[in-house]
Amino acid sequence: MNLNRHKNLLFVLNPIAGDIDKEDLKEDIAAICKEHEIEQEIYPTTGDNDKKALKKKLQENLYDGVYAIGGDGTVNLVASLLIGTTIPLGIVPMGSGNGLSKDLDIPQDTEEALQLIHTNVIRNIDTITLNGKPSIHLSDLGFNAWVVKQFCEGDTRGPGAYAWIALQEYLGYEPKNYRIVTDADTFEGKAFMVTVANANAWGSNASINPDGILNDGKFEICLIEPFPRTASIGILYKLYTDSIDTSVYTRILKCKRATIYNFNREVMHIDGEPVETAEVIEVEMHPKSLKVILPVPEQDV
Ligand SMILES: Nc1ncnc2c1ncn2[C@@H]1O[C@H](COP(=O)(O)OP(=O)(O)OP(=O)(O)O)[C@@H](O)[C@H]1O
Repeated sequence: MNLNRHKNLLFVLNPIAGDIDKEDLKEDIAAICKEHEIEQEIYPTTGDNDKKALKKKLQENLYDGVYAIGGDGTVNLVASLLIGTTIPLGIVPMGSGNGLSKDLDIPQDTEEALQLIHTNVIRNIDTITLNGKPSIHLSDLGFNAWVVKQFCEGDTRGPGAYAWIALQEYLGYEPKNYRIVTDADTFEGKAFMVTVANANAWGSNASINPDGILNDGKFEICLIEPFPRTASIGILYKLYTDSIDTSVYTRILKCKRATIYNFNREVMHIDGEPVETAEVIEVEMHPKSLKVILPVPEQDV
């Protein structure tokens, strides 16, 4: 196993993610990089035109790694610029949920996550696109996308705010109509939610796709079909015990490409960021298209 050694890093730091103060972190990063003779630069996101500014930075500098410091939205921003390049993505999880970092077994403790700067391995993972927009983690149509939209439009961040919105929205949400055609299967009917899954679990640790593998060249479309209110506690229990695939209200379509007919133009999000919805969504797999910076596996330490 080859350990990776960085020489020049860019840190993309989202100051508002997770409602966590990140001022001290800048000094920690500078100290670790100095100790390990790594050049470093920090780009604080503004939430406005960050992608364009970062694209320019990547063209003008020879970084050998870019770390996203924030939640899944920040990770998606950075990843979308690195897909198909040789530059690996690192993650320092500091968002409300941090789903992809958990699925990749990246330490959730900031101090431990920062150790990856000097001790890490690099692996390739799959990414997918929904109508051309990259998704590295989980994207939804339906109930969860609706909750994400309310969360992003609200003033309060953090997991508590998300759970509170979910509870309120659940009471009034009606399943919507979809037709999904994949290279292996077809579904037509109502669904409470449709998750296009490259990975396994949302940042809340609710696992919608327990058997998903991040580098198998396939993705899953996970459906929760309409269910009676009395079944909701059972579904929640299965989501939090990695067993949602055993529920009679779920269906998982494993595939390499899919077309989703979103008849009601239901809202959607990609990796936790609301995006403009569409009536037809083409989903494509891009096998092993993103390099990620990971902890050294325990057996190799
Ligand atoms: N300086 C900023 N001010 C306001 N919004 C910002 C700023 N920088 C980035 N953003 C916004 O932050 C969002 C991404 O946040 P991110 O997903 O990383 O964190 P989070 O929402 O706290 O965590 P999670 O996705 O894990 O729930 C994007 O919508 C982006 O536009």
